Amino acid sequence: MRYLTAGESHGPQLTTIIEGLPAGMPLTAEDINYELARRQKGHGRGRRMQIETDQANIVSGVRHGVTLGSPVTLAVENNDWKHWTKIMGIPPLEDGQAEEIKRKVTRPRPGHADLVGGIKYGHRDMRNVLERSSARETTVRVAAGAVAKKLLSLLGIEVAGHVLEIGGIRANPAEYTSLQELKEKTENSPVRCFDETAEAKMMEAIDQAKKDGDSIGGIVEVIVEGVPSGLGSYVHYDRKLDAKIASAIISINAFKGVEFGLGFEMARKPGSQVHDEIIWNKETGYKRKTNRLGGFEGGMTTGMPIVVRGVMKPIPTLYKPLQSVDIDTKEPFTASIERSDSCAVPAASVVAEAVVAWEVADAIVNQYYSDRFSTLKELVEQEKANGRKF
Ligand SMILES: Cc1cc2nc3c(=O)[nH]c(=O)nc-3n(C[C@H](O)[C@H](O)[C@H](O)COP(=O)(O)O)c2cc1C
Ligand SMILES: C=C(O[C@@H]1CC(C(=O)O)=C[C@@H](OP(=O)(O)O)[C@H]1O)C(=O)O
Repeated sequence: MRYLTAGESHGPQLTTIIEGLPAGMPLTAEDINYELARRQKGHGRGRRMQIETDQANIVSGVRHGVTLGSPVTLAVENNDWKHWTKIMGIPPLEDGQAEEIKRKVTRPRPGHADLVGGIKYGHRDMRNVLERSSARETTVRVAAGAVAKKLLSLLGIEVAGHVLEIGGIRANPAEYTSLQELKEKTENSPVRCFDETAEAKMMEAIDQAKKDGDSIGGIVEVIVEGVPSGLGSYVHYDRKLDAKIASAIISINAFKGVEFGLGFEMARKPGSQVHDEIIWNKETGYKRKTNRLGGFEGGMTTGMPIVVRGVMKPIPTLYKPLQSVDIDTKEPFTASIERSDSCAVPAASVVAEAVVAWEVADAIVNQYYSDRFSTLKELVEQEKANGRKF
């Protein structure tokens, strides 16, 4: 499967086109809107989220709640667009409105794509860069991820994302025992964290950062359960599924690092405390005693849960701004800003879920391809049985 996204942050809408979904899979706008609403929540978000109520319009590829096998197009309108029509120049400006065009962005923000993107594409109005580099685009990545999650859930595969750390405050993993419990606890949390003690401290840290005109980052974790073994492949570098998932996580705006299982902790442990011993019984077939490798061996799923974490840097736009240089005057400045998130780690955990779900769903569709969803489902079940018999 593949998907494209299009749209500017303050343009009329964001769009995604998903190609390669099998026919006959149930899919409704509610499936997608549920995920879009989750992405909008979270303590620490700015005023833009009060303006938007993201809703997906299914424009193609679905009839009567079932996929057709043709490209699925999803469109999400930007409510904020009506305030930006002149600045965006969509539709083209008439003569008398030219004054608006002069409101160019000539002051690049450190930590954003503004300056490098401006030089690279020759945009002296860096709005032409920031409109697309904005994380507003993650709205439709979550929409595409919702479709992937739907496919996975119909195959008995569950995906959960949550916040593990914000501003140096770490949740205690002992606070949940099952994926279901994890989901319930995080869904009701303003920072999408299962540990109530850590949650309160995280919220304080966000409030403090906001008061200081600063921002904070954190770590999100995504867990996928019920995955068949053998997704991905060891035979070629670009077929390794862990590598694809790592790339997908890093592609989320502001994500700077990724780890699986014990992750960077592995550097401090001997092999005997890192590798997962193999066991077998008649009912379940092969299993690992532990899951320190986070569900992967040789770029392939082991059948144990996928456990992947990503680190998000603090939001770059600060109310206490950093120094930069105006590209027209070459004068230094420290500009004030109108609005920004002070922490978007909770929202980013929903985006991380979406991009991981997409990669796992894509691996399944590639490996067990059928034009019909019902056949794909049979093939996945057959493969699970083969694994048990091996
Ligand atoms: C959900 C989400 C919301 C974000 N909100 C903001 C924001 O309000 N202000 C901001 O400066 N950056 C925000 N960012 C981060 C920037 O988009 C990102 O840092 C910037 O585009 C530069 O890309 P890079 O950090 O990947 O290099 C957000 C990121 C995510 C994932
Ligand atoms: C719009 C979203 O996030 C935006 C991501 C973002 C950035 O620079 O990445 C900057 C802000 O946008 P604006 O400048 O319009 O206030 C955030 O609100 C969203 O998540 O839907």
